[in-house]
Amino acid sequence: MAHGDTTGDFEKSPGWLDWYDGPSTPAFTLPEGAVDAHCHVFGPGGQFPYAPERKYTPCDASADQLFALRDQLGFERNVIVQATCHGADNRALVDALQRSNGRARGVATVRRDVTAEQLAELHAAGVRGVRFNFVKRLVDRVPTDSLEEIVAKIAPLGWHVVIYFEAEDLPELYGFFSSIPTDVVVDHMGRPDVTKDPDGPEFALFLQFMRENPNVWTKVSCPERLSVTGPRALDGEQHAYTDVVPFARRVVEEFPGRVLWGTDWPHPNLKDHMPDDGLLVDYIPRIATTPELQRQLLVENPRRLYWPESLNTQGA
Ligand SMILES: O=C(O)c1cc(C(=O)O)oc(=O)c1
Repeated sequence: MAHGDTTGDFEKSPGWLDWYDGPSTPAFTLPEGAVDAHCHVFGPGGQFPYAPERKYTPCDASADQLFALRDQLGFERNVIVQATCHGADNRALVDALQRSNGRARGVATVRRDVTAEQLAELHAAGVRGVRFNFVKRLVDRVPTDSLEEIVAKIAPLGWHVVIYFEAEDLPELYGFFSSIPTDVVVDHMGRPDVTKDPDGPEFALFLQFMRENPNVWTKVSCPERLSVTGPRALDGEQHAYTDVVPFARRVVEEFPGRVLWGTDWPHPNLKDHMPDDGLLVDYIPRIATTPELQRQLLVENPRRLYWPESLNTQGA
C-alpha cells in the first residue's frame, strides 16, 4: 500500500515497497511478554532526516506506527535496530526508545570517535548494543577497522555487538568475528542461500561458528528476505516461506538459548513483495515447535540480552 512518494524533503528510492497496512491478527498466540527483537523506525524524514550517505530512501515508518503494530500482533516489547538509512545519527531511534515507556530497547550505530558521554546518553535512552554492517550493498566500506576500537568503548557498558553479513563472506570474516570479546548477535542467520542444502557446507560453517563461539547469538528472522520459492506471507497463507524453515528450525533446536526473533518491520529493500506481519508471526511455531522453545526464543532470550534486570526480580 502506498504511503506517499515523499518523506519530508526526501523522495523514496525507485521501486520502494511500503510496509503492509492493516496486518492480520496472528492465528498464533504469542507467549506473554514476547519481544519483537528486530525492527526499525524510519524518520519520519521531515523530523529525523535520512543520512546523506544512505544507500536507499525509505517510506516513513514512525515509532507510533511501530507501537501500533506491536499491540496488534500481541508483542509486549520491541528491540529497535538502527537502520543504515539513518547512518550513525541515532535521533529517530532515541526518540522512539524514549516514547516507548520502557517497552523498547535499542541497537545503535556509532562512529569510532564516539565519546563516553554520548554512549552514556544512549545507554540512558535504552541502547544496549551497536550494529556493524558488512553487507556491501548497504555501506560504503565494511567496518572492520573501526570495530575493535568501538568494542573497547562499549564493552564496559555491558553492551553487545550486532553484525549483519552474507553467508558467502563468512569464510573470510570467521576469524575476525570469532575474536570479538562481547556477546555477538548475527542478523538473519548470516543470510544463508536457502537454495543450498541446509546440511551442506555453507550452512555447516555458520553452525560451526555458533558452536565454537558460545558468545554468538542469532536472529532466526527474515524468512521473507531469504526465501526464494515462498510461498509469501500474504492472503492468509499459513505455510509461508517453507524453504527457510529447515534452516531456522535447525538453529533454534541446536541453540535454543541463543536465538532471537523479530518482524524486521518495516522490511527495508524488499523487492518483490511486502509481507503481512500477522502471517509472519504465524511462521514462528514452524521453526520453534514447542511452547518451551517459543518461550525461550520470544521471552527469555531477548530479556537476557536487553532487560537483564527484569530477570533478577521474581516475576518481573
Ligand atoms: O537486507 C536489508 O536490506 C536490510 C537493511 C537494513 C538496514 O538498512 O539497516 O536492515 C536489515 O535488517 C536488513
